[in-house]
Amino acid sequence: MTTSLAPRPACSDCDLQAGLVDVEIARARLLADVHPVRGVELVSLSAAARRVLANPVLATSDMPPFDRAAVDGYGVGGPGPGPFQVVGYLPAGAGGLPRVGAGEAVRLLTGAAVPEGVWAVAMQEGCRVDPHSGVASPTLLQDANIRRRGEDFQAGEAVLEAGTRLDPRHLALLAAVGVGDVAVRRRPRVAVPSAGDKLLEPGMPHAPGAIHDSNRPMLAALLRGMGVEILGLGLLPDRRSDIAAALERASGCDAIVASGGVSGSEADHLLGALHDAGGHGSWCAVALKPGKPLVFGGIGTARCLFLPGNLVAALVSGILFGRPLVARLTGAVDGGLKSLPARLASGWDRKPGREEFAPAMVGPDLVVEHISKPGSARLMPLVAADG
Ligand SMILES: Nc1nc2c(c(=O)[nH]1)N[C@H]1C(S)=C(S)[C@@H](COP(=O)(O)OP(=O)(O)OC[C@H]3O[C@@H](n4cnc5c(N)ncnc54)[C@H](O)[C@@H]3O)O[C@H]1N2
Ligand code: MOO
Repeated sequence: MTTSLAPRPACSDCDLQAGLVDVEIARARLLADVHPVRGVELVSLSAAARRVLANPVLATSDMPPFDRAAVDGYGVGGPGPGPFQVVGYLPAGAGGLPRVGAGEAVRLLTGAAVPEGVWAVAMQEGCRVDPHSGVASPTLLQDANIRRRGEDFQAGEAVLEAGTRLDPRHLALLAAVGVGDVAVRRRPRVAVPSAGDKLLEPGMPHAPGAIHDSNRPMLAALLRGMGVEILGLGLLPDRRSDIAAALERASGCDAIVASGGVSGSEADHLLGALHDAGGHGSWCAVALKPGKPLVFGGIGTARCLFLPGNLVAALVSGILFGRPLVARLTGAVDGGLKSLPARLASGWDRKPGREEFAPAMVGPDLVVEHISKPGSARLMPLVAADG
């Protein structure tokens, strides 16, 4: 059991201070022995969004399953211009395909199976149809406007790997493969409490000295989008014994992601309460702005990540630490945040010493406009930002 006191800044002009840990190192420390939850369940495709695939998926048939017309037109028996005698009519879904000879054509609608002998499909806009001589087409390259069987994937091919977090594209692919129910990992159960006597439940009337709990809906939504079950642990009061009791109650979950009460003052009881409740944890000062003070630990089966109370700090550290923790628990293999090099539209006066995240507007050619006066508790720049 280790508890360290919050190191205080050495100077007021910069964020350099002894003992700050780089974000990467802190994250590696947090994730060191975190493993995906055990347990697999079968869910229908309609309930599978955001869930994480338990097993790889192999295609059981080719896609497309047969040669298909990509346009409405005529499947012609040669490169054109014809004329070709029209010998059949095939809408999508029709079977019993005729063989098309050299001087023949077949009327095809988009998605229809292309019969044997068809050289290419001529788009109807480029064709002239004469009731006597047949259809005249432009000159066509072989296979034009035909989607060949198996060109997307072939039977036996691994189309999705275990650990894929299912998004709309994956659901389309699973349906195309013929999957109805899919084996996914159990959803991790994550408790998301907020700490502080000063907090009001959303919707409660304003009260002197109090503010509404913005962090809980924000963090719950951030993590719920990753396919976890969020458990209500409510608001934690500034009483160590009550916090310890709440943490003990949540000790059977897979994670507790709390916010507030971690900066180390006499009113910040989370770490002490975690120890009282039989858990373990330590304070970590991260070289991150906003979002410096964090607590990493565990109790029972639950990993503990306690984030700072300032809401932008809670969001930034929720993204940089909460999401990777939850991703690891879900067993997802997605790589997390992608960053792109961009250019600042104007100078940014900042102190050295901490990796800094600020709400920004991203313009054309990745020119980034810094939104004025950001702050770790200011919501409006956050809401105005798109990067
Ligand atoms: N002497 C020092 N003071 C502070 C330091 C420091 O190093 N030395 N660190 C600062 C940093 S950085 C941060 S971030 C905050 C973290 O504070 P806590 O995690 O202890 O959070 P609280 O004190 O409970 O609240 C801070 C702030 O955030 C508001 N808050 C808290 N919870 C919520 C919520 N659920 N929804 C909306 N807003 C919330 C709270 O009202 C406070 O204004 O500490 C600095 N102090
Ligand atoms: O973690 Mo704090 O003030 O940098 O938001």
